[in-house]
Amino acid sequence: QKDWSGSFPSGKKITVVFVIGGPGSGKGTQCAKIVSHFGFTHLSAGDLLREEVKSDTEQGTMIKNLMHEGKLVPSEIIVRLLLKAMLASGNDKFLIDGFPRNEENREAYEKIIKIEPEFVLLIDCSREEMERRILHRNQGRDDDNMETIRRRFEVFQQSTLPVIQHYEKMGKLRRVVHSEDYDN
Ligand SMILES: Nc1ncnc2c1ncn2[C@@H]1O[C@H](COP(=O)(O)OP(=O)(O)O)[C@@H](O)[C@H]1O
Ligand SMILES: O=c1ccn([C@@H]2O[C@H](COP(=O)(O)OP(=O)(O)O)[C@@H](O)[C@H]2O)c(=O)[nH]1
Ligand SMILES: [Mg+2]
Repeated sequence: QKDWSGSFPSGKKITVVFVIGGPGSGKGTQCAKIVSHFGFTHLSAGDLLREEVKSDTEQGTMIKNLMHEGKLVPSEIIVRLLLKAMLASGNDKFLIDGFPRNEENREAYEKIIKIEPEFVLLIDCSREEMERRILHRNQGRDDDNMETIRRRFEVFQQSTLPVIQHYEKMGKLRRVVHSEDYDN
């Protein structure tokens, strides 16, 4: 495995913060605010994948289908896209939004990018509120329909909560609560 940390400016400390939260919890919205104040580069994993879908390739079609079903794309694909975007930015501070979404994502990141996150920001929001926000956001997203939303919530519960618990155990989790009635 190539050690990509050598591809970043040498001697420079690279800061990574993961921003995790359920679908529609406000990850993108909060990241935009943080970036404008603190000079981070905001990388939305979902946006990188949507860009990839636009390139009319076989991989783009595969990603499109998985996203339409609310499923996760293979870890190497998203990790590679993140690495490319990090290197292209020339920055040394990154807010990575919507990643890692499962333990396999986290392990692939640790193996390939190897930059331990400074901390992990969890945006905690009730399911009811997340659902309301998604249904009102009008971004023309093909996965913002009830059926796919239900699937995305399941993936969050089953696959992303274990990642959150991992970082909580490591003392790296910082939780921001958006709603009082989060029932989990
Ligand atoms: N604190 C908030 N209060 C009300 N609406 C919000 C808040 N944060 C985000 N939204 C709205 O909710 C929708 C989902 O937010 P977004 O940032 O796209 O979430 P995510 O990236 O987690 O899916 C957007 O339409 C956004 O404008
Ligand atoms: O690391 C990632 C990030 C996103 N996705 C896919 O992209 C979709 C949209 O993710 P995004 O973060 O944009 O949206 P959210 O569901 O948080 O509103 C997800 O449902 C997944 O299908 C993925 O597979 N791996
Ligand atoms: Mg988003």
